[in-house]
Amino acid sequence: MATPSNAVRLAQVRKKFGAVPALDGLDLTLAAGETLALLGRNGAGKSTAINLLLGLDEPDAGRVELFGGPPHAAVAAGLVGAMLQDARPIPRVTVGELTAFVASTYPLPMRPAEALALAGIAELAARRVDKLSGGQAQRLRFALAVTGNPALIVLDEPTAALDVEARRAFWRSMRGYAARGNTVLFSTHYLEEADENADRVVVVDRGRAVADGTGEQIKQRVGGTLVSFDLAGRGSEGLRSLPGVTAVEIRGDRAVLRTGDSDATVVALAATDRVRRLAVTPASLEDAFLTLTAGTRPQGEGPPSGEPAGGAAAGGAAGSAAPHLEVSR
Ligand SMILES: Nc1ncnc2c1ncn2[C@@H]1O[C@H](COP(=O)(O)OP(=O)(O)OP(=O)(O)O)[C@@H](O)[C@H]1O
Repeated sequence: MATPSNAVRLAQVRKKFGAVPALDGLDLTLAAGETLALLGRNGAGKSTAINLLLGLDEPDAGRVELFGGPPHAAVAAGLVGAMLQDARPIPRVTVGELTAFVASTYPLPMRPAEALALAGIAELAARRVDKLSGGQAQRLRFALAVTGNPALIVLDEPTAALDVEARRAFWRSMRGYAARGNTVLFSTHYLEEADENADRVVVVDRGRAVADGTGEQIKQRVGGTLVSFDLAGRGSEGLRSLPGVTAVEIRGDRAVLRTGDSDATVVALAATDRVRRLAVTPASLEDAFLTLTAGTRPQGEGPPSGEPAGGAAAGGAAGSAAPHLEVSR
């Protein structure tokens, strides 16, 4: 069977839970063979999108397709494996038994031992699943997701609650599976994980995709460089209209300008004699993420775990409502 080039397609997908719009016109496509990270803070809509694309729920509006057809058809054909946040393997069976059982429900599975090796837990085949550590259980869930030899695996926050070492090992396994030509979609709060392990990153905010590209492209899109300097008591008027500047943030007496053309910005600043303690630094992916989701975090809610609390968030990019945003540090 010829596989269509898009493994996943969500078009203008909407989903409400009561009055809460979990997805608000989400567009997302994923080419066969690609690894894509869905990046967003808590409540952005990532799990809702994943549930819809696995056919576990229906959208209120819009289209959801896997391999050119409805999700249930792709799932029934064994094309999809998933690792969801709240899945708990049944106790009192061994790792090997459970993997063999799950493999037997797929039309063209890999050998259970191969799935366990891919997940890095070959030596645990005889261990009861309720005796596994958190990290081992997570890797078993990965083995179960791949044992059917699916063309697409969907991983909802697969490294939540893993320590640094377990995370590294997990991503090695994931990349091993992707390197076989498979398609991978994973959700995460962790910017570095998205940047390091995905070909493409889609930033989801309030149920919509607010950025789509490589980590590098996303950084570029929100203004690749930060130019900062001391105001030395002078006001911030006119800074937003300097060449290249896309956003301005004032932190106490210091101004931080996000710019797409740092040379032009610095030359213009020098002409106005505002170069005290001048610093030019590349924007990080954290900066980009905070900018893209600026002003949307519910009051009193801190950054998701693993995200830095700081960063130079500034409004004005990506249609943000706040052109001039103060960020408490
Ligand atoms: N079954 C449900 N009933 C009511 N509200 C829901 C339900 N599922 C999701 N929501 C709401 O929809 C919004 C999106 O939730 P979702 O779980 O998709 O976000 P997420 O990006 O996966 O978040 P997290 O990173 O915390 O898992 C949230 O406001 C959430 O409270």
